[in-house]
Order: sequence, then structure tokens, then C-alpha cells
Amino acid sequence: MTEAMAAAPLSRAELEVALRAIGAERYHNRHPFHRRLHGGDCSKSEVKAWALNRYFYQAMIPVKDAAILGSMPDPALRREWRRRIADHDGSAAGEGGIARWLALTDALGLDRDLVVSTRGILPGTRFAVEAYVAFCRTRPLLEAIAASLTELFSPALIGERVAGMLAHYDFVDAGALAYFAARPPQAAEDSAFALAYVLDHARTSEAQQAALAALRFKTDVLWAQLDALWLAYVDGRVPPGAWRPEP
Ligand SMILES: O=C(O)c1cc(C(=O)O)c2c(n1)C(=O)C(=O)c1cc(C(=O)O)[nH]c1-2
Repeated sequence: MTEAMAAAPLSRAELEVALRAIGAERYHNRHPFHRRLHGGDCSKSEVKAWALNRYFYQAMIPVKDAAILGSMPDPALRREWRRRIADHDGSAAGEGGIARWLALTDALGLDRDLVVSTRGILPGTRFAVEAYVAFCRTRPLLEAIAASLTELFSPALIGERVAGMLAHYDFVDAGALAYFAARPPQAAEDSAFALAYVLDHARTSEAQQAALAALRFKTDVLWAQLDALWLAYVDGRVPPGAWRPEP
């Protein structure tokens, strides 16, 4: 293959196939912690650790979306993107995705002040989530939007999670998992918009490679959080300062 051929941009359809292939290969539905969580093999403490740590991801998503909003010069684009912030923050206290996540941590018996303070989260969670926010704050808009495309793959995973958790754990019910009932239609809408944006704007080979790399980076952000959970709470290597289950 000549240099010129190697640098030829992918067609729209080829780029979409390449993006979806990253999900098939690297999305966190394949992580052993998720297999354990959904298969009913987690202890209650492991489920609590997962919910406590993931609160930080949930809480920082609107922060990263606000950073992305700040780099959008087009009002139509901002109108679309600001809905993401409203989905998580709600329009009043007690509403929105973050409040629904806290309903889950409440149901699991975690202290709300501890959860919201994020004092007990793992260093691996903090570093991964902060890396995602920093990426979206500093990289070009196309890459920040491409990084959100893991949401193409989340509705299927969430469906599997809700069914698995309701079947296997007597300490969660549909009310505790309300976050996940609301999320799939939002994710489908968000990711359809983001996918169209990336396919429309990644026209050169360089831009396409950057978009693909952004999505790979994001799968690493998700994977690293579950690796940290596994090491701490399945293998028992809880780092100093992190939340510890009662003996
Ligand atoms: O339950 C999941 O596995 C899962 C995955 C992802 C994802 O793929 O990044 C998100 C969410 N949930 C989620 O609830 C959410 O609000 C969200 C926002 C984003 C993003 O990158 O903007 N991803 C995700």
C-alpha cells in the first residue's frame, strides 16, 4: 500500500464500523468485574464499593460536559449538549441522574455524606475520571465528543445489569436501580447525536484516527476503574484511605 493510499480517509460507513469495533473489543461490558456484578457473584460489600466509586464518575460527567460546552461556539450545538448537564443535575435539588445515583447508594446503606465527599473512593477511580475530564477540557472538540461514544454501547450493558442485579441480589430493587431505568433512552439520544457529529466532522484521515484514539482512551478510562475495584475489593488490596467494608 502506498503512503497516499494509507492516508485515504475512511468512508462514513467505514468510520462507523471502526468506532463500533472498538466497543466490541474494549468496552467495559467485557470486564470481569461486570461479569461478576451481573452474574450475582459480588458480595454486598463489593456492590457497595462499586456504587461508591462510580458516584465520582456520575458526579464528574456534568463537569466534563460543561467543559465541552465551553468550547462550543455554535448555539445549536450548545442547546443539544446542555441537555446532558440537565439530565444529570436535574432542574431542582433531588432530581436528575446524580440524585438517582444517591438513591442507589442510600439503598445500599452507604452514608450520603461519605459518598458525596468522595473521600472513600479508590485512587484508581479518581485518576481515571480526572483523566477523562482533563481530556475533554484540553483536546479538540471532535475528540471530546468522540470520547462520549462509549454510550453507543451502554444501553445493552445497562439492560443486562438491571436484569442480573434484580435476579441475584435481594438487597436491591427496582427503586434502587431507578438510575438505570432513566438512562438508556438518554444514552441512545446522546450517542446518536455524537455519532452523527463525529461522522460529519472527522473528514481527514488524521481527524478520523484522532476520533478513534479518543474512543479507545475512553474505554481505558472505564476499564481502569473496574480494574481498581477488582484489586481492592475482590483481591482485597484496599489502598490506604479508601473505604473499607465492615468486617
Ligand atoms: O452504566 C454504564 O456502564 C455507563 C457507561 C457509560 C459510558 O459508556 O461511558 C456512561 C454511563 N453509564 C452513564 O450513566 C452516563 O451518564 C454516561 C455519560 C457518559 C459520557 O461519556 O458522557 N458515559 C456514560
